[in-house]
Formats: sequence, C-alpha cells, structure tokens
Amino acid sequence: MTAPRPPRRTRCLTVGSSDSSGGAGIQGDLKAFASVGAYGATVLVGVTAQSPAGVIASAPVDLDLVAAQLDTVLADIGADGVKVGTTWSAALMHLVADRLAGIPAPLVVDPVLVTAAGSGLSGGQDAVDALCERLLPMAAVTTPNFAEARRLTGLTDETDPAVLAGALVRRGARAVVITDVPGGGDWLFDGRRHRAVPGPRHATGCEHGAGCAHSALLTAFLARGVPLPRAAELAHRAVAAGVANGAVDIGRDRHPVDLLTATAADTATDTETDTDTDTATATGAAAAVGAATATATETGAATATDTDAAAAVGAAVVGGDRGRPA
Ligand SMILES: Nc1ncnc2c1ncn2[C@@H]1O[C@H](COP(=O)(O)OP(=O)(O)OP(=O)(O)O)[C@@H](O)[C@H]1O
Ligand SMILES: Cc1ncc(COP(=O)(O)O)c(N)n1
Repeated sequence: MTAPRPPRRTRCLTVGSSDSSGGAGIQGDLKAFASVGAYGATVLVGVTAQSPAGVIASAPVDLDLVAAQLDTVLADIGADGVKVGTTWSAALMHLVADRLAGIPAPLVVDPVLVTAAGSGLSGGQDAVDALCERLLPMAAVTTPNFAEARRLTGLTDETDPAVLAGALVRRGARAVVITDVPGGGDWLFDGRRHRAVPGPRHATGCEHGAGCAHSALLTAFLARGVPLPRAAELAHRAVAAGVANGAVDIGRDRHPVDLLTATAADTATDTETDTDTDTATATGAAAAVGAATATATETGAATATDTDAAAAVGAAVVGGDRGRPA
C-alpha cells in the first residue's frame, strides 16, 4: 500500500530584484509568500544597493542568466502563481514575456517604477511600452501605485483612480489594483466593475516593501484560486497590518513592512489604537494560514482565530490544489 501523498504546497515564483536591506524586492516577496505558507522560488533580474531610505546603486543581471533561471525553475519546480516585479529594460520584458507565455498559472505584474522612498527603478519609455504591450495583457492583474499608474497612462495630473484604472485597461491590462490611492486603501478595476478596497493609513514609517508584499500576497491568493476582489481585500489588509506592526527598529528614518512577526498582542494593540478589527483580522489570517500549512492539518489550525478572513484564506490553503485555476 502506498502512503497517501501530502497536500502539495502552493508554489509561487517571483521574477524580481535583490534589495540589500532585505525589506523589499525578492527578499520581501519570499517573506510575504512564507507569511501565508506558500513556497517561494526566485528569478533574479537585478541587484540593488539600497536601504529603506532609497536606492544607491543598481545593475541588471545578464539576460542569458535570467533565461537560465526561468527555464530551470519552471522545468523542475513549476509555479502555481507568478509575480513579475522590477522592470529594468524592454529586452528583459520581452524575454520574460516569451518565457512565461502559456504557463497555466495566474501572473501578477507589479510595475516597480517608483519605490516607496521615491527611487526610480526602471528603464526608459521603451521599458514602459514593452511592459504595457507584452506583460500587461498576459497578467491576471497589475498593481501600480498611484504615481506609477499616472506614469504608465501618461495622465500625469489625474487624481481619480477610476480614470487611471480605466486607461490602464485600455492600454492592455486585464485588471488593475492601484495601491495607496489618495484617501488611503486601494482601487480595483477588473475590466467590468470598479470598487474601492478601503482601509486606514498608518503613520508608522514602515512602508518599505509594502508594494512588493502586496503583489506577492496577491500572487499567492490567486494561485490558490481566491477570486480577485477577495484576494485584493486580503492582500491590502495583511499589508496594512504589516505597516501598522512594521519593523520600526530596523532602518534609521524609514522602516520595512513586517508580515512575519505580528503577534496576537500586536493585533490587540492595533485594534485598540485604530479600532480597525479588519486589519487585526488580516494579520490573524496570515498567522493562521502559516500554522495550518506548517502542521499540514486541515482547517482546525485556521479556525484558531475563527474569523472570516482566516476562514477564507485557510480554506484557500487547504484547498490549494483543488481551488487552483486550470
Ligand atoms: N501607510 C499605510 N498604511 C496602510 N496601508 C498602506 C500604507 N502604505 C501602503 N499601504 C498599503 O500597502 C499596499 C502597497 O501599497 P504601496 O502603494 O505603498 O506600494 P508601493 O510600494 O508604492 O508599490 P510598488 O511596489 O508598485 O512600487 C497597498 O495595499 C496599500 O494600500
Ligand atoms: C529591488 C527592489 N524591488 C522593488 C522595490 C519596491 O519596493 P516598495 O515595495 O517599497 O515599493 C524595491 N525598493 N527594491
């Protein structure tokens, strides 16, 4: 008699760049994947010297080496969800689009043109054009911040996220989440319906890596078959909680988001200070999902927090293979 196979964990691949400070880029993505119990693989397309205060130096990885990483990881490990972060150059966009074409996994494209500290990380207009022409039409969703949405659309003075999201869909995106819109929260347009993803802003200075964490979580949730509106809500809540409970002891003036060390005590404090039970719930959800996956049990662990978000994410974890889109 053969032993039953354990449920396979969700495999997420991030195509992005190294952040020497560890809070954003591929390092941040790996932590975000880990926070919900997903396995993370990486294709490194560039290296940066940076701290939460900004990027000091950067260089892309040779395209042949990028291609070899993609081929090797996809052939052996595979991916249930893929995230593409830092854009760098048109040549890189074309290579990544060619290699990812037709893979049966949702793709999330996070166009990192402007980091949380305001540093530029992309090539010129040809990289933006390649991104729009090649990657956005392949992506289940793209996640620019407000400034990036303006740059991608050329609507540099636009203040209405619905107008920017509509323009991005006309530029080729299938769905858009514009992050951190004026007034707080995100804006989702799935090509048919606009909706706000509301949430309070936290003034902790812990936003370094927030965008990376958000798109990585979105990737993990979509990989597990969570519908986009719910995935966008859960990703925002978890990252907002990671900003509220960020690593204030790391970095001089600006600090990294922290999705991994929020505890029940942290979330209780969060609830008291912000009366934001949703935010607290999201952190509980991430912890519950991690526990559920680590112990390979069914929803029992996830019900530890017994909340709506935990149940939704927990169910997505244990139902990972069953819930994944074809
Ligand atoms: N101060 C804050 N308080 C609460 N939530 C925040 C805060 N700052 C960002 N967020 C949330 O974090 C997520 C990432 O948003 P943000 O716009 O900061 O990403 P970014 O780092 O600028 O993006 P990108 O990776 O595309 O460059 C969003 O869900 C956003 O609403
Ligand atoms: C290598 C790398 N990739 C992406 C970001 C974006 O960071 P944020 O999520 O803070 O916008 C970054 N700062 N560094």
